[in-house]
Amino acid sequence: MLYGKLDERRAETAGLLARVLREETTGTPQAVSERDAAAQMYSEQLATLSAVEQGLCFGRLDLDPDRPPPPSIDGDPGPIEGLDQDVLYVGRLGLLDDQHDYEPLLVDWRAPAARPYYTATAASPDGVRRRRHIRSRSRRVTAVDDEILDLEEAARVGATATQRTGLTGEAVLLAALSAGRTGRMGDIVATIQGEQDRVIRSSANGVVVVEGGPGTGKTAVALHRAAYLLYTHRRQLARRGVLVVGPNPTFLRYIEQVLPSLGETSVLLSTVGELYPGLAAHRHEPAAAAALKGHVDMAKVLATAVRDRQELPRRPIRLHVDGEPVVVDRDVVAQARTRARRTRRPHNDAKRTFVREVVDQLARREVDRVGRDVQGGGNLLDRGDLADVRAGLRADPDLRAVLDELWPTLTPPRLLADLWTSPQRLRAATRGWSGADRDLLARDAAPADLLDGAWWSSADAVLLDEVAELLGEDDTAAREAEERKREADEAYAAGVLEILAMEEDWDPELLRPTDVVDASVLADRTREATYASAAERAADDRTWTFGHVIVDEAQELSPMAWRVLMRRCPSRSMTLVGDVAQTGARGGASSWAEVLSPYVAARWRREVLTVNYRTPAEIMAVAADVLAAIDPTATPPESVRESGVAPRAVAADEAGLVEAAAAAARAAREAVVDVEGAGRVAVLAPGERVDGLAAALGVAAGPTGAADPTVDLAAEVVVSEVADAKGLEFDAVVLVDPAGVVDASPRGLNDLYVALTRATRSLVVVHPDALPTVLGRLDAA
Ligand SMILES: Nc1ncnc2c1ncn2[C@@H]1O[C@H](COP(=O)(O)OP(=O)(O)OP(=O)(O)O)[C@@H](O)[C@H]1O
Repeated sequence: MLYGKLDERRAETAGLLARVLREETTGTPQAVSERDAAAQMYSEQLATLSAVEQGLCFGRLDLDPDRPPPPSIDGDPGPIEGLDQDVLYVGRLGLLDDQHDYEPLLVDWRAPAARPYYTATAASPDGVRRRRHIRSRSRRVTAVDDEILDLEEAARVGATATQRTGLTGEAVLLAALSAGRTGRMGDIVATIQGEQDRVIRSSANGVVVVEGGPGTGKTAVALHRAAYLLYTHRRQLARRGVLVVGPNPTFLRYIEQVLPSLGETSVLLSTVGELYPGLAAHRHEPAAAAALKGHVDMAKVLATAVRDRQELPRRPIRLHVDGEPVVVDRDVVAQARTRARRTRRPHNDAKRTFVREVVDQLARREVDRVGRDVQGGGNLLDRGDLADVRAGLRADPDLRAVLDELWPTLTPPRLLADLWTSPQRLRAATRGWSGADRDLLARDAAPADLLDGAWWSSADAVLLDEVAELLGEDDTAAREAEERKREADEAYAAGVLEILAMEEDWDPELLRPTDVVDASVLADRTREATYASAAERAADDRTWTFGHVIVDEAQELSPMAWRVLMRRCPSRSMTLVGDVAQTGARGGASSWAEVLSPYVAARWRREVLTVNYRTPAEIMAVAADVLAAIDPTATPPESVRESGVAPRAVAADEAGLVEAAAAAARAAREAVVDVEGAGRVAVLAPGERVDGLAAALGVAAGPTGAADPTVDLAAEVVVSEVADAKGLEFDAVVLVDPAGVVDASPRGLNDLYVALTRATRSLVVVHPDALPTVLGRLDAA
């Protein structure tokens, strides 16, 4: 019945979309944009209706008719569907019965009425007597699991009340967790657990930090929270959009299907390095350089670098304007510069003040000199003359060139490229720094195309955003481009009209196209329709501010990156998800208070997730020893299950290492990849071993090259360094050279912890040297 309803809704929406697209508009820009907006709305609705096909309905609640009303919720109440019904079906979207007074047939999982589906327990049943989990494949129900939460009801049907483990829908959950991985993250709507639900539905206001060890569902929770917030605060959030920030492009690809599968499209997924429009920075740089660029001191360095571009002439510059001598000297420029700086406006904006002040002073000098009344002691020239002199100076190309030299209009890439490639500028901006640090920033010549992504690293892209703030927007180029496009459109339209006018056998009694439209009107009508959603528009606009920002693996961000994100979210409605024990970046966080205090002082709240859904207990025991070495006070998350496969260590000498690792990977593939192609293996190793291992296994080493800087997630076996596997998971992990991983960075133990916790089933550690002592448990096994 529900699928029938869904098909009806799809057909209706497709019909509406087709009608809108066929409709003639009156051709005015307003009518065109109204039509585009309607088309966009129906396309999005259609996408949502298609996205919910799999597992449309996954739950049923049988409620106590005498239950108390649900507690009020934060923000918009949202649709209150189903609050007074005693049997509710819960699913991926809400469906109403238009034949019967719009009774809810299916309740959206995010609606208040659906909440007990996730939170009710035997101890606190929330009015729920029975919770049914419905599993389906395509449009067929494959299994039904009931949880009886009401003791009397349990006795009546001869069942024992469930909740032995505190897990909701244990059978469905365990089935989901032990399924083979596909290389892409899936949604968890059917099995969200109580502690996760609390975070997902927590208030949109302010900053919430979600902490939890590996595999506790932080990523899953963050994405479902985005979907929940969009549902509950649709009006505000769809307009401003939601930004989800991840640590690298591979991770974004890993999670990119989750929100669309929940029917949500107004979300922009990005790394911080990709937020600078028009630039796809992908240069790999040493970790030390990236850490230095992320340090908060860079804000001062960049501010100095911008000030250093506001120069004083070394010696007076002599010009002739309208035949009169003009001298631009240090005093004039210094005074104008002080005035311009005092405006506290960004560099490119303040230039206007600078130019005005220089011109003004030169004009006064000129008037003083030319008009001085030697006998009377006054001045023979009046205000009108002063204005004329000013206008003459302002229009003079030589003076303009001099002022452009002294206070150049700059773009962010220009300023930063000049800074990196000029030892002199770099020295001036980093006074007091060591030569070694400065060398980490210095670069050879910049490319002709300053937006060439191969030249910039993602730490650079973050700095470009900071520089853009210091320089201010210079939209001259954008405006000129728009103007050029408009002219080209008009020229094309004029050509079209000309061809039509040449038509020989046009009936003289009939109107010709040229009688009713001219080139400008035609250009308007044929303007490309822009179906830009909030997310698409936000991606092209550096100054766009989002309604909510979600940061995953937030511990990896540098202080400079935090500055970018805080600028994008002045409302500070944010969800930050992370685990400081997994921090790999040298400039990353070791404490949330330290990260957040400059922006929100102590006004942030903390939520903790405690259950590990990914890593089986056997592997987590090994990882817990590593966690204790990182932070003896930390508590490892508790694994929800055992896999029955003990993790193993395999010793190999250096010569046989690659072969031993390859053999382990082949065996793992044999064990985990099923007939349908589900099941994934990762070989994780220090960076310098990756290519050799990939060659031995005959697979591409990830990341797969500059143009596509991502690990190939579709591959059954992936070879990658640990940093690129952050946030991902695999059925089996072969970890090669653990001591090498530990030694590779000051946060090597954290990387080891990340590597150990990627597996959902099995772990093999292949080691050339003695096993690091933190992995002693493996030796004993
Ligand atoms: N309630 C749940 N139901 C089903 N699967 C879940 C649930 N919670 C988490 N998972 C699964 O557990 C795995 C780990 O989740 P996730 O990647 O969100 O953890 P994480 O805390 O972000 O881990 P890490 O810090 O290691 O990146 C994923 O496969 C996720 O789908």
